[in-house]
Amino acid sequence: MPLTEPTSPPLPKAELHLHIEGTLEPGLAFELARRNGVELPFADEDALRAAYSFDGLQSFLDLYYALMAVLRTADDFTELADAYLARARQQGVRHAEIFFDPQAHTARGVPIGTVIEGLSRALDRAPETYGISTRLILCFLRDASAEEALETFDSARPYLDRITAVGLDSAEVGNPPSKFREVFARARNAGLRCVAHAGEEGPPSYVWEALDVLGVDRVDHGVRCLEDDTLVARLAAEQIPLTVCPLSNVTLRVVDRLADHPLPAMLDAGLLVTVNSDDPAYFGGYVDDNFRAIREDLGLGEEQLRTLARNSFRASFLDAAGRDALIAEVDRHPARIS
Ligand code: HPA
Ligand SMILES: [Zn+2]
Repeated sequence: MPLTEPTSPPLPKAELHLHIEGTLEPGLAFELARRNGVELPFADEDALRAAYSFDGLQSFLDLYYALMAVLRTADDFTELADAYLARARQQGVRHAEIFFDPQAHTARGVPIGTVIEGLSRALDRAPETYGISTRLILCFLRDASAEEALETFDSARPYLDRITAVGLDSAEVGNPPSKFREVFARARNAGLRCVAHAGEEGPPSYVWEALDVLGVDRVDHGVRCLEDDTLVARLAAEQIPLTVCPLSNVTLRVVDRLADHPLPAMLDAGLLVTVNSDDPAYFGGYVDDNFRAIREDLGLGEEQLRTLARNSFRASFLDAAGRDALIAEVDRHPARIS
């Protein structure tokens, strides 16, 4: 084995920025298409993979929503989540806070209850089967209307005991967080936590709005905060977590090359940064693949990688005892020899 290969198992970590629909691998997509009689506009898996070349967020989203047509029954969602959890376990994930996009399914006639029940079946047995605890985060599509988000939240009310937080995703530019002030207030009143994608393609002002208008507990992506020193100081002072997704940022052209990624600058600025996979079936790797890539291309060392793993638990919605127990596992983890 070459000396550059890690010789210990992956660091224990939490994954906090993961769209379950973005874990749909071509193999499962074609299997579900056959099973459900859905015709995909690709001849085979290779033709589908060849379409995984994006010039920004929208070109990815077009394919991401198109491929979801294969997800129809509760069993499909169970299978999707099980496939993710099995891979996540191999990547050292001990806790996962998982996004789902109900409007992308209800718009196709799949009831929200089918989605939540299907996902829950896999998540409920995940501690036993995979040693992974989970939370579910219901995301609103920001390129749909504020009224539709309110209707979606109301349709989720019977299932709120299975939902930990609400989030905001899809096409960012032109759809600022303030558009969703009311639905986030409603979610908070119902006892949910709040997160939002901001500062991926959108400007720093969207991160300010996520904090001050939506009152988010975490910012998803947030990399463009570095364009605003006052914002960086605020995020660092309040230790507001940022769920950064390095391979996603390269694939969606937020940065040109991984070697240009601002993650080291974010750590140096004292930000509470975590590393995540976003849509791993599309972006070339699961979460430990992201850890490995930043180690290789950004030259991050053992202690920085451990900090990122500890941060993932600190930034999670686990209670203090759960967080501390998993942070202690990071501390006890044997060093990688590289
Ligand atoms: O990276 C993303 N950004 C915004 N919306 C998304 N929906 C899935 N992935 C993403
Ligand atoms: Zn995302």
